[in-house]
Amino acid sequence: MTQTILDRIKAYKLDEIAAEKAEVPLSEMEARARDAGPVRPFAATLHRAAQDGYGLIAEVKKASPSKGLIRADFDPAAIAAAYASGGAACLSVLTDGPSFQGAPDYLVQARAACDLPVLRKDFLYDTYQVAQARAWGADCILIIMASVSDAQAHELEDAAESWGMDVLVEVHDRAELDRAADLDAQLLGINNRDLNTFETTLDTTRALSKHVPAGRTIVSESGLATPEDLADLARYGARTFLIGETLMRQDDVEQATRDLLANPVNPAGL
Ligand SMILES: O=C(O)c1ccccc1NCC(=O)[C@H](O)[C@H](O)COP(=O)(O)O
Repeated sequence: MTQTILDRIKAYKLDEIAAEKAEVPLSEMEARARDAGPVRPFAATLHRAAQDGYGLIAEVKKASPSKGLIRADFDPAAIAAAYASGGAACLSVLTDGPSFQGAPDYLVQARAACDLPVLRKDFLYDTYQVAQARAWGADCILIIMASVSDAQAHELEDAAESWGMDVLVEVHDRAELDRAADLDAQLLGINNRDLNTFETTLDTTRALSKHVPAGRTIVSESGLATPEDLADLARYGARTFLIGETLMRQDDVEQATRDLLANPVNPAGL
């Protein structure tokens, strides 16, 4: 059977987790997580921002499997500070090395540079990675339904809840959305990118948004570029967005963030 990109990522992640556990045992990682200081309210901050405007999760993203290197002069602290000044509600920081040139230390640096809540953006399979995320300071984790079984998703969510962290659960099709509905997570990410083919279309949010159970917050993720994109998807009930590449390619990240969030359509989408 052909190996997909997600299969390849899972294979190296499982090796990585085994090596990390050998270096820092779970009990030690949990002790570090307990010492990490207070959790910042990720979901509540996004909800507040989306009341009158848009809730932006701005992503600190150096490179990606689909685009290669995105930003050569990559300074996570400076980017985080620019996002915060530009009006982002929360940050997402890639911690995966092999595919995204990310690193745990980028999360630590970005969070220290501002007071925004931070998502650990990575491929999680094991509750050890949730303790790691908290130990590094993360306030929220990502669960990608395309990458995990239902049992794993519940274990990861339970672990996040035990650390007081929020969860962003990510889906790309109807079957994943139906599985995600069994989780507690209020934040329902609709990824416009197919993580195996990289095909990216905002039609994914347009199509899936109507099936999102009441009471969940839709986070439209990937491929968002203009204020018109945000206004369009707001009419489908998405007022919260996760944006990486568009902002990471700007010379003036702060101004670009501000421009993207200016003039939100009103909550009724009119
Ligand atoms: O970005 C990729 O190429 C990618 C490939 C395979 C798995 C995941 C991938 N990206 C993760 C993301 O979900 C995005 O970084 C995030 O939604 C922001 O997307 P964008 O605004 O298009 O950078």
